[in-house]
Amino acid sequence: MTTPDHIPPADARSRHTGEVFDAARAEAAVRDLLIAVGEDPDREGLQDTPARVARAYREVFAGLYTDPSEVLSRTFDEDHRELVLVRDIPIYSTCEHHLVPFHGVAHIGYIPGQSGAVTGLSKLARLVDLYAKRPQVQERLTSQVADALVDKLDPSGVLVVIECEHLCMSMRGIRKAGAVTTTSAVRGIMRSNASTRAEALGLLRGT
Ligand SMILES: Nc1nc2c(ncn2[C@@H]2O[C@H](COP(=O)(O)OP(=O)(O)OP(=O)(O)O)[C@@H](O)[C@H]2O)c(=O)[nH]1
Ligand SMILES: [Zn+2]
Repeated sequence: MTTPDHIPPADARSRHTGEVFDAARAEAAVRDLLIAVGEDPDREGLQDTPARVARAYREVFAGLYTDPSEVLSRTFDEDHRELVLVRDIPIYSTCEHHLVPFHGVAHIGYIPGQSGAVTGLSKLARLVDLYAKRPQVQERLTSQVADALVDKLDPSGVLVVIECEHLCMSMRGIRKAGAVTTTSAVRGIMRSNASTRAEALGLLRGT
């Protein structure tokens, strides 16, 4: 049986610890957490929950087990030296402070470099997914995507904008549902040339 591509293979190793995903440990931890919050993990509705949550975490944190080079390994040469922009890529990530989701959209644009190397459009979405599927803060997610593109494609410029609602600000704490956080990372000509950046931002906003 092959593993679906949103779940890492069982022998994949974490980029932080070098270890494989420890399902038994995750299950035990969820069972303990249920007890700690005052639940009975043996009542009927919760009996399968630790195993379910472990499987869900394996998927939600799959990006800890994937190397960005794999995502951007295939490039092709096109004689296109102008902006490529994919807008409104839906993303789900997990706030590393509270382990609750933040979600929204990512917009990723780049201008190919002298080599003319471009990547498949889906790879841009795969790249942001890879970094989103880790415990994250939005600023780091944004710059990791920009830096990976710089590293692997050697583009003239990169612009990444991410807009998300953080459930740690909506469902608890300050409880400001609907507040949207915008972060951006610009590299190369997108940083140094204001009119190039303005053109990309205009396209991003659909103006
Ligand atoms: N900069 C940044 N902050 C984030 C992100 N996700 C969550 N936070 C914030 O991380 C902070 C953690 O603050 P703490 O004071 O340590 O935690 P807390 O007591 O739970 O804070 P409150 O959320 O204000 O109740 C909060 O202000 C969150 O809003 C993120 O992606 N980027
Ligand atoms: Zn949070």
